[in-house]
Parts: sequence; C-alpha cells; structure tokens
Amino acid sequence: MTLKVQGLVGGYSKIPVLKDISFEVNSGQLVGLIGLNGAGKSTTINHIIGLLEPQKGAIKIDDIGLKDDAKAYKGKLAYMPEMPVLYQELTLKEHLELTIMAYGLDSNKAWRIANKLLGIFRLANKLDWFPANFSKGMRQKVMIVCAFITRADVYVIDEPFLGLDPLATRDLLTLVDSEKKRGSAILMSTHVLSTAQEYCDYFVLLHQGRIKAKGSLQELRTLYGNDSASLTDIYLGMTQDGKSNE
Ligand SMILES: Nc1ncnc2c1ncn2[C@@H]1O[C@H](COP(=O)(O)OP(=O)(O)OP(=O)(O)O)[C@@H](O)[C@H]1O
Repeated sequence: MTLKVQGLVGGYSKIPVLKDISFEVNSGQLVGLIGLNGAGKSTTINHIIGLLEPQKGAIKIDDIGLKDDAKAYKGKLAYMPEMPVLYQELTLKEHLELTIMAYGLDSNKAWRIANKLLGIFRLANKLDWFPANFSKGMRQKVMIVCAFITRADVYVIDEPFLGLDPLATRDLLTLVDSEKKRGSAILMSTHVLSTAQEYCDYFVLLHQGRIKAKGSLQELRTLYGNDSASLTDIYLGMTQDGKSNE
C-alpha cells in the first residue's frame, strides 16, 4: 500500500502550479502535506484523486496509475475533501448506502463499521436527516464516516481541522491512528502546523508549488540546523524569501 508521486508537474492551465513534486506515502504512515494558503496542497490532491491530469510525471498506488486501471486505482483510494460535498436529496443513510455500492463493500461489515463511527461522531440518531439540516461540522463528519467505512488502502484527507470541534478533531485523529495501524497509507494536507507536528510521521513542505524539504521532524530539524525547532519554525524559516504563495 504505497502512494507514489513522481516528478509531478501540473495545475489548471499550461502554466504549471506544481513544479516537479515527488514524495511517497507508505503503509502505516501518516504524511503531512504542509504549506500556507496557495502553496499547492489542494492542487496536488486534485491530481492524486484524478480531477486534474499531470502535465509531466506519474502518480501510482501500488504501482497502478489511474490510466492503467481506473477502477483498481479508485477502489484503493478514499478521499475526504476540505469542503464537504453531499447530495441534497439523499439522507445520511442513503449516503452510506451509496458509498457501500460505489466501493462494492460487504454491506453487513460496512454497516458494522458505520454504526460504530456514527456513534463516535454523534450521528447515530440522524440517519434519516438530509444535508440541509446538518451544520458544516456535521457534514464533514458524514464525509469522515463515508470515507472510513471503505477501509481503503490509501486515504487522502484535505485540511480536516478547520470545520471540526476539538472533540471531533480528536476522534478523527484516533481513527486515523487505527487505520495507520491496520496498514493504510494516509496523506493529510494542513496548515495547522502544531497538530501536524504532533501527529504526522513524515512531512512534505510545499511552497509556491515546489517541495522545500521533506522528512521526519528529526530529519527536518537536522536539515534546518536546530534540534529543538518546531515545524512552524522550520516551515517559516525555510520559506522566508519575501514571497508569499499567492
Ligand atoms: N481552479 C483553479 N484555477 C486556477 N488556479 C487555481 C485554481 N485553484 C487554485 N489555483 C491556484 O493554484 C495555486 C495553488 O493553490 P492550492 O489551492 O493548491 O493551494 P493550497 O495549498 O491548497 O491553499 P489553501 O491552504 O488556501 O487551500 C494558487 O496560486 C491558486 O491561485
């Protein structure tokens, strides 16, 4: 279970936003894709989930690219977007049933996991609710439950912390940890650097569409020349060239 991004050049037009991005997320690893607003985190994720096509380079999950076998690639991948995307005309229960169908999951097993997660995220009595009745945080929790019932090989989580309360944030991180232990590879983009420092095993520091540095916190500290520097110190220190991302 490995997600490999190799020499990715890409973006929204002929002028690339991403310039030669390479990193790996291996089984049992939570990798933080770190960067300020506009650094290129969502663009990288949009390439991984197949919304954008690379201009150069390759993205593979277990050596399979989207073009080699789209069904196999997508079946290995679960994605949690920054902005929850739900179907207005479907209830919470129908969203879960749709996910079960789309991923071809064993219904009994998926509902066993779903019921546990619905309990954790305090949604158990809301199965017949429509998205219009949910708060933003509740919509995000629906996306979390839909993503995690898939028991995917690779999870891609885009900026999860902004809409969640502290309890839900803790519950999500506990869930991420148990999926890591199960052997999933997890990529999480965030600009909440203190939380990333605490939970991620490995970091990819993005700035202006390029990788400024990558490694474990210890490796980044060594590279930065300060054995007690925080991730924030390192990121800001490495990107202080007077230019913003935007
Ligand atoms: N749909 C789009 N069309 C054209 N350019 C875009 C589009 N979305 C993003 N960009 C540009 O791509 C660059 C990287 O943006 P991206 O959304 O990947 O950053 P990010 O690191 O995810 O930022 P944030 O933390 O604000 O979500 C920015 O310069 C942005 O202006």
